Amino acid sequence: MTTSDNATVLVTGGAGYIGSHVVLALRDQGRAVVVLDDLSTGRRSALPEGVPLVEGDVGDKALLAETFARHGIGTVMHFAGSIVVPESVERPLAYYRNNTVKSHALVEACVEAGIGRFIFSSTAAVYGMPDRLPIDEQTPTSPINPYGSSKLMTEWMLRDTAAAHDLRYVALRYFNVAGADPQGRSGQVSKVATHLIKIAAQTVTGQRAELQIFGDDYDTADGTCVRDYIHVSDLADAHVAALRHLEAGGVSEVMNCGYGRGYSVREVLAMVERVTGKPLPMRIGPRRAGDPPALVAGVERIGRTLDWTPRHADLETIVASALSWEERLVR
Ligand SMILES: NC(=O)c1ccc[n+]([C@@H]2O[C@H](COP(=O)([O-])OP(=O)(O)OC[C@H]3O[C@@H](n4cnc5c(N)ncnc54)[C@H](O)[C@@H]3O)[C@@H](O)[C@H]2O)c1
Ligand SMILES: O=c1ccn([C@@H]2O[C@H](COP(=O)(O)OP(=O)(O)O[C@H]3O[C@H](CO)[C@H](O)[C@H](O)[C@H]3O)[C@@H](O)[C@H]2O)c(=O)[nH]1
Repeated sequence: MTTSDNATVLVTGGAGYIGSHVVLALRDQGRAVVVLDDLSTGRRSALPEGVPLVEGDVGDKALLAETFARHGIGTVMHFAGSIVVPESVERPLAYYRNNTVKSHALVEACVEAGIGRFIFSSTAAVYGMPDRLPIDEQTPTSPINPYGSSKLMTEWMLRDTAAAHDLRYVALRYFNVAGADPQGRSGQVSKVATHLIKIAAQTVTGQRAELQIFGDDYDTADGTCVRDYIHVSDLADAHVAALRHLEAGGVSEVMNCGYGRGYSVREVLAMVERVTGKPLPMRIGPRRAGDPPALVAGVERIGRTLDWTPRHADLETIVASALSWEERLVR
């Protein structure tokens, strides 16, 4: 290993939704953290006091080299990127640039600086429309939109770089990330919300008049789509566990990140109503293009590889934390 354990962790995109929860988890473990973020969708206020923010572009190799050296970086956790699937269909080249080309610059800068540990935010979108559940990591990857392709290409870059250079990595394929820090220190603040639980929270707080269920004629138990929702703080803990895995000399690995349990859109919305004790204004709309009927993670590999025990694996906790965060935002 070229770098010492407990060296500072660089979190790219650390001012965003998931990255900021990982920064909190690292700090809670007493880890030294530096964030690099261009604040395009992230916010400085998402960072706890005392965490240095390098405001800049993750594709800027000179800035990366300087940041690595100045802060004694030993591991890079890479969250910076663009994440809106329909936007990726309209602006594919922007997505390949921000997600793939800039990841190339980052991985290359790591190799040049001798940084040997890399943790990457990947996505269930790399699987596309799989026809078998649960989806384990052996399921063929077949993304159906530029977002998924842009992330899969980065996984391939990491695989090939790890084979040729002194770099080990963990790519975590997140399923549906939701919820907010139980202590209310961070949560989701998207200008343009698309995620179901976020939209439900905006409806509960009166920012939207109603929400639409995108299709109730799928081949699922109640006709609505099924997803594997994971609490963002459990996901953050999985990153800390991945860091420990690499620091202990663990091998490079791609792992699903979910609970292995699916909930339908109707079940999620029923939980929102249960938590608030009020009916949620909703109506059935048409299917949204590109939605697979059901996505549930196979989680055997992460359970076997990482020392990770989810602490919030419960839909009620996920929904309740998302709602309290939204109430804080509108207060
Ligand atoms: N939210 C999800 O459900 C989900 C699911 C699967 C994977 N992911 C992945 O997780 C990561 C984080 O997603 P998120 O939901 O926190 O999104 P987010 O938009 O809240 O966070 C992305 C962060 O990256 C920053 N950023 C974007 N481009 C940058 C650039 N070129 N240089 C520097 N900073 C840049 C943004 O300012 C923001 O702070 C992404 O890589 C995303 O693909 C998210
Ligand atoms: O207003 C809404 C919003 C969503 N949905 C439904 O709720 C389910 C979940 O949708 P989300 O938009 O919350 O999440 P996705 O499953 O589409 O997307 C997630 O999984 C993708 C992989 O397939 C990507 O990784 C993406 O970043 C991640 O958020 C889908 O059936 C969707 O149609 C609605 O019915 N109404």
